[in-house]
Amino acid sequence: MAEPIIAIDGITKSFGAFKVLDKLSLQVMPGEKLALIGPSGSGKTTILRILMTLERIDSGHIRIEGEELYHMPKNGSLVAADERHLTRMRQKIGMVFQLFNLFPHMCVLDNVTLAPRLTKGTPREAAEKRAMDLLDMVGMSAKAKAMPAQLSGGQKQRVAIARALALSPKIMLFDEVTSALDPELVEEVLNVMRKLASETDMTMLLVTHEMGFAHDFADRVLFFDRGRIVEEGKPDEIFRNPKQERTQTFLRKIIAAGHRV
Ligand SMILES: Nc1ncnc2c1ncn2[C@@H]1O[C@H](COP(=O)(O)OP(=O)(O)OP(=O)(O)O)[C@@H](O)[C@H]1O
Repeated sequence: MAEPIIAIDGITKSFGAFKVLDKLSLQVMPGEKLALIGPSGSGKTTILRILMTLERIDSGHIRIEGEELYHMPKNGSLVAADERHLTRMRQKIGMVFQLFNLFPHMCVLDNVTLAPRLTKGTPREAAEKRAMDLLDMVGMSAKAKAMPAQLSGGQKQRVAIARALALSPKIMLFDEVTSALDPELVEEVLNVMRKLASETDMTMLLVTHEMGFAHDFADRVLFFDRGRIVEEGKPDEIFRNPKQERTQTFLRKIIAAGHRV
């Protein structure tokens, strides 16, 4: 049996007195596409940020490809990971944010080549060749020399996806990547994600309020509430026949608000 690419084991995370994640455990298999759904504030984004090392955990363990993320071996025991270890581990993971986070003073091409040039020392020519292939994949190669301010939200988000792919991560994290977009621009971004899901074997974790997309995209859906996974299963099980009352209530509200599930 294959090993999980992500193994989260009993992690806890608080912001001040507020416990966002409560002894959370989760295993993700290589290539799996996961959708994380649930009410606002239930801890979904925090998990992605923790995997990306943008937030630290208070307790528990996370292993990526069998290797501890926040700990490293030293003199026969495990100690807190240093910055070098975190940087190396972070390269296995790409993340796309709700608000794009492109570098505003750099053109599209430079946004995509920056990480490989800085973190891996990739020569400019090789980095640009790969960046153009990625921009082509997201339908943005014609805008390689444009500045972010000249792009629509959907175009910015497609560039952000290309940028997150530039270090060839094995794991991609998507945090509500369409929620800041005008409705008519949502589909162009979802199409890129569909393509990634069907044409690559990357492991993908998606936090979303787009239930219809979560249904089509995911192999497994996790329903979160108050820092815990309340229910998980195949999309049809969760969306058509949720077992937990909290999941049923949440989906009822979503449907009442006019969303497709
Ligand atoms: N850096 C922080 N400092 C203090 N509180 C935080 C911080 N980051 C998140 N929180 C709080 O932790 C809780 C969980 O946040 P998180 O963003 O993980 O929820 P979420 O399930 O992704 O919600 P949403 O769907 O609204 O994005 C929220 O109440 C949020 O206000």
